[in-house]
Amino acid sequence: MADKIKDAKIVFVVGGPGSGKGTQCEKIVAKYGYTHLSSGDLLRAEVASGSDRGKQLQAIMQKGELVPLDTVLDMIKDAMIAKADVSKGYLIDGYPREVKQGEELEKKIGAPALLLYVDAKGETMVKRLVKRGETSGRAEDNEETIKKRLDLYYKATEPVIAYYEKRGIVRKINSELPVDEVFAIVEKAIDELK
Ligand SMILES: Nc1ncnc2c1ncn2[C@H]1C[C@H](O)[C@@H](COP(=O)(O)OP(=O)(O)O)O1
Ligand SMILES: [Mg+2]
Repeated sequence: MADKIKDAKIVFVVGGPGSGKGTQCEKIVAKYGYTHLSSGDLLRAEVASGSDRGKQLQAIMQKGELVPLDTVLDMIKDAMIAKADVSKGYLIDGYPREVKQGEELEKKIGAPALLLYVDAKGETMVKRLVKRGETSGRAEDNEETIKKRLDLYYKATEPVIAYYEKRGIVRKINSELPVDEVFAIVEKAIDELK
């Protein structure tokens, strides 16, 4: 089963909460036929299912903390295998949050070909998330939790970027620009993969 994804094209999409990862991933899916896997969405789906695991996850996420590595990884792998026949590649959105997560994914699934670093200023991310919170109904889109997530993000993600920069696969995307201009930069990075 796992054989189906052993040569899969894997793109990590990394950036702070509200930086625009989901927005750009949606556009990549439409143009390139990739499968978008947001660890956050997979986790929220588990919560919505009302399972015991979902209830534990909800408590962790509401506090703005990170969910255990094995749990996230298992969900990503299952979702990849489910899409193997139709997918041109995979966008792994919001993962890895820590270097160790990246190493584990590589061991169990495969190496990333590209890391899209969706970069926006802290104040921009807070503004976007507060606005998203007005309509999203996401428990974690409130200002206090947002600030906590941003702190955690900076601490955890800087080493991740540095690690993949050494391997030459990081493309930093200026996500302060309007959505379509951001996507024009993203397209160049994806086109280089072919
Ligand atoms: N380049 C951009 N300019 C303005 N708003 C943007 C933007 N990219 C995304 N947004 C908006 C859409 C959402 O309401 C909010 C967060 O975007 P998102 O794609 O959900 O972020 P993420 O998935 O990184 O948390 O910001
Ligand atoms: Mg998102």
